[in-house]
Amino acid sequence: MSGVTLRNVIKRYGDVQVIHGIDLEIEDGEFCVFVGPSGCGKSTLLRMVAGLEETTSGAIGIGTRDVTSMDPAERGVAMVFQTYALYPHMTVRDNMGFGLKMNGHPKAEIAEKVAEATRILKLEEYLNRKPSALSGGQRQRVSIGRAIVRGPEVFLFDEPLSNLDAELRVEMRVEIARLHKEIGATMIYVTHDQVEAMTLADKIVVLRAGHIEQVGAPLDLYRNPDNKFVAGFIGSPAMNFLDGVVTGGEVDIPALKGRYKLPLGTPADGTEVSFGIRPEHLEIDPKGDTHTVDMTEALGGVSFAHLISDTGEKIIVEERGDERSQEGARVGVSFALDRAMLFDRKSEARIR
Ligand SMILES: Nc1ncnc2c1ncn2[C@@H]1O[C@H](COP(=O)(O)OP(=O)(O)OP(=O)(O)O)[C@@H](O)[C@H]1O
Repeated sequence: MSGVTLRNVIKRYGDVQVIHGIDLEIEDGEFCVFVGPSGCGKSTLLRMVAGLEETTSGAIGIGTRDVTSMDPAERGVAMVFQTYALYPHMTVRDNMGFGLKMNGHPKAEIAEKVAEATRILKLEEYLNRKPSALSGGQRQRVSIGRAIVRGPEVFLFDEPLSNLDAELRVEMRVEIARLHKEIGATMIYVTHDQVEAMTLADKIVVLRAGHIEQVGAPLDLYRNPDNKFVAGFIGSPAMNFLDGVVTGGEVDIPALKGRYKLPLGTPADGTEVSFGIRPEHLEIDPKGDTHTVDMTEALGGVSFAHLISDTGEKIIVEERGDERSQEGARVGVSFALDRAMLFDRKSEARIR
């Protein structure tokens, strides 16, 4: 059993604390994705699990072992980097087997493990090539192969697909999902990419400024964010937020020129709130006259209408099929009230 456990993990660089007491349980065989804005500490946390960064205090466990002060090589982890980190003068075969060779493994065993990784990643025809003769996607496959041959308990991925073009990213994302299914090892994956996080993860960890904001299954985070930060971070385009004030038990939202009685626990009068609604839960009302269509983005199957309300707030509406609003048009929006969320504007906590 090789889950990963973090207990009150703290990281300081000199006087600057960048990780503030992280507690996290990653189950054996789970695919766990770290997301969060740039600088929130995703890579630092991953590198601490790898042993590439020292842990200032707290404990990191892999399986039943406390690995906090172990060398990277002793931890039973293998890391895949954004930049592939292949040896340019070695063939694909030698790149994959090099780590085992350095550790003195017998030739026959190395050959067997390289053959297995080659099969899993469909690298047969490239085994004798050097990295310079491979595409970016093939290079990244080799670096994943190098991780596989080591038979780690935990795979660590640091934005492995960010250097690939859009088409290859999709292909490699599917490969990584298949790899996880096939070998079933625990995997921790850092990404900026919403789609990677949503499609690959069993569990997403949303980080902000060195703290965990929420941990959960992708659709749980999407449907039930604990706070405005998570609601705005998960989902693309992001959830719309409009300022509102609770008045007479209803929420007055100037941008929508209306008052709404929300079911369940409307807060005290005077509470300043953010009214949250996702682009796909809004519809354009062509008869309305509360917003101006600033621009539209047509992606084929869907388009996004970017509106500016008369209060100056931005609203994005997803339009499906052939519907497409005209830029410059005056429109309203409609929505089902049960799709809306409400957040306290000061604390950002979810009210409903
Ligand atoms: N060696 C260092 N010395 C001082 N501060 C550092 C060092 N390495 C990282 N940091 C700081 O730690 C914080 C977390 O960095 P980290 O690279 O983990 O963020 P990240 O979430 O992975 O960001 P990105 O998504 O941009 O890669 C940042 O504020 C960064 O400036």
